Amino acid sequence: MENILELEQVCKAFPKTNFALDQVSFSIPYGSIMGFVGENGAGKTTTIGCILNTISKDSGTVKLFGKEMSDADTDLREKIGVVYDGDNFPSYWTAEQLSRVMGGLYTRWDNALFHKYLEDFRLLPGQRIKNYSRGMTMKLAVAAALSHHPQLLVLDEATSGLDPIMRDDMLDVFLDFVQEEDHSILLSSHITTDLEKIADYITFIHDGRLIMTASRNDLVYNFAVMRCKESQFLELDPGDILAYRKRDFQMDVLVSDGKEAQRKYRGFVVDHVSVDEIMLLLVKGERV
Ligand SMILES: Nc1ncnc2c1ncn2[C@@H]1O[C@H](COP(=O)(O)OP(=O)(O)OP(=O)(O)O)[C@@H](O)[C@H]1O
Repeated sequence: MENILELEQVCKAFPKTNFALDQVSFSIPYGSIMGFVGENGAGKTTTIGCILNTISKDSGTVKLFGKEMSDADTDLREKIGVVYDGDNFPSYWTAEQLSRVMGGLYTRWDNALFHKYLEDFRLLPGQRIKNYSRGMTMKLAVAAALSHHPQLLVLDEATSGLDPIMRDDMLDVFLDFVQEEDHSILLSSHITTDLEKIADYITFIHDGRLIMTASRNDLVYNFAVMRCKESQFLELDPGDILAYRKRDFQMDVLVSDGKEAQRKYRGFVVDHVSVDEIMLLLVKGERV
């Protein structure tokens, strides 16, 4: 078994808001971090809901650890640590109370590990959650998610409320987590620089449709943007164009192999491209 998570052609429509997840398929190998990016409203949280079975999908399959999860599947649920962007726990609880509740819910709840994270994240066990800052709430949620010894961490915008220093510390915690070869992370984030640092793969979703999944190495070392005039653009082989965007006097063209493009199209400017720019080109540009 190679993948900890497999989605195949998952569909979910919300007729009231005229939104639909349309045949979303991707998988996460064991021991890896998958970044999940897309504009606001692209369908990331809905996809995560379908994975966790908190949203009932219309069709398609989701396999976790090689099997589909049913509502009563507490065994599988124990293996998944989840952090949402937003209120994760009742605000009148303290971290100490949270630990007692979690201890009743999870057979492998590790109170000592939880307190170690509280210390690392500089959170006071006796302070009420309602007096936490947004960043502190996120840290508490990550501590709780990690302390029942999950194998898969699902993080929906879990680093967005954190300052750059704490975010960096948190990324180290995530990298540490995937040192175990049977652990993986699905991390949705708008902070693409974080994903460039730690993700092994990045999946791009736009308007309910999956655009592509690519490895970080490909994105960082091979993907590139060619800048050319419109007349030059017309000479390009359509098979080389992933997406393009017209700007005042220039065309920006996303290609999957910058070195090959440089060899093939002499005299064209070929630049490195960030994940942010890739997303902009995929979302706002045209695809052939
Ligand atoms: N329960 C629901 N009923 C109707 N429409 C919904 C429901 N939940 C989500 N939607 C719609 O589905 C679309 C996708 O929302 P979703 O939260 O999955 O996006 P997202 O990619 O996570 O966005 P963000 O980056 O802003 O968190 C939105 O248009 C939203 O209005």
